[in-house]
Amino acid sequence: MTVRVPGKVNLQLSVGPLRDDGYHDLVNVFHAVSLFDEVSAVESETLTVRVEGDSAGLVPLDGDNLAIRAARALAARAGRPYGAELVIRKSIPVAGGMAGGSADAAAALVACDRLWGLGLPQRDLLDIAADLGSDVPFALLGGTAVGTGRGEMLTPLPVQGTFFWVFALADGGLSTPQVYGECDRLREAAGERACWPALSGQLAAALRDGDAPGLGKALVNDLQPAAIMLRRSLARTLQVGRDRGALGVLVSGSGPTCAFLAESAEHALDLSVALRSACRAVVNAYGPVPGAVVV
Ligand SMILES: C[C@@](CO)(OP(=O)(O)O)[C@H](O)COP(=O)(O)OP(=O)(O)OC[C@H]1O[C@@H](n2ccc(N)nc2=O)[C@H](O)[C@@H]1O
Ligand SMILES: Nc1ncnc2c1ncn2[C@@H]1O[C@H](COP(=O)(O)OP(=O)(O)O)[C@@H](O)[C@H]1O
Repeated sequence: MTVRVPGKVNLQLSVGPLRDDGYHDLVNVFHAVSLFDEVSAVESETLTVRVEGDSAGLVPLDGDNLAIRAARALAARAGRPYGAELVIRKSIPVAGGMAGGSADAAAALVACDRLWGLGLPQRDLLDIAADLGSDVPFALLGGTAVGTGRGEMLTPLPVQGTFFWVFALADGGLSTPQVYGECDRLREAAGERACWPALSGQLAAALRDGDAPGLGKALVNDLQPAAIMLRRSLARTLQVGRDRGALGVLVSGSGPTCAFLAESAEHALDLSVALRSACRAVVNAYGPVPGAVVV
């Protein structure tokens, strides 16, 4: 059983106040892009994971692996000590702000649900997903959707057409809790109070109309100043894309991956050439694409 699952970029990441449970209330517009991990599950007595790909060494192989945690949570829901041998073929950057670990968790849920013949309804999988992490439900759904609460309560957004993206991958990752912490620290230092976030009308209209220039202008990420503070070189990477005429530039989620919206597939190629010297690697992708699917 093999499942393909996309990474994401956040088109609007508006961060509200810090809650008592340590999470922030968000308006988080997720957009699934054509940069995929694959998770295979074959029958086994025990539950194990192996990771393939250039960044395999950065992924934990013990109980911290999100795919293992997902399979365990599913077996617990089914009330049976099921096993599986999981293999993750990794292309989504690790700790890159593109939710690769969450994607693997979602893929493992779908793969093991099939392998074990459980046939759980999607709402049950979404429930288990939300317990695993705020970004996991979206990886099941894919497309473009707005997440509220800590990002786990999803409403799909209508989108016309396809958007062309370039991603500049950085050396090393950034820790998501550390970036949220830095965001709080910067706000406090500036005497700013976090506002209650709302979905941007300009962003929703641009998505609905397939208006790439409009989307470029509406992109927003409240975590961007914090990510730049923790990784100063991102400011330069973003500037290279602006200078080369990207319709919009932003840090993807908690970073350090930077995302650039292109006018067309040709413009994306031009941007990717310009960005090559400003980061570790460049990847072109398009969105939206579906969430975790059996291949
Ligand atoms: C920032 C975002 C944007 O989509 O993702 P990445 O860019 O890292 O992939 C998400 O909010 C990350 O979601 P996810 O990676 O699933 O985080 P979780 O495991 O739920 O939480 C990890 C930690 O991030 C912080 N956190 C997460 C979500 C949220 N709404 N508020 C938070 O403050 C908390 O410190 C929490 O303990
Ligand atoms: N299957 C997995 N793939 C990637 N990272 C994983 C996985 N399981 C657990 N992790 C851990 O989750 C952390 C965050 O990874 P990831 O989801 O790729 O990044 P981000 O939260 O920035 O989108 C990693 O540093 C890694 O230790």
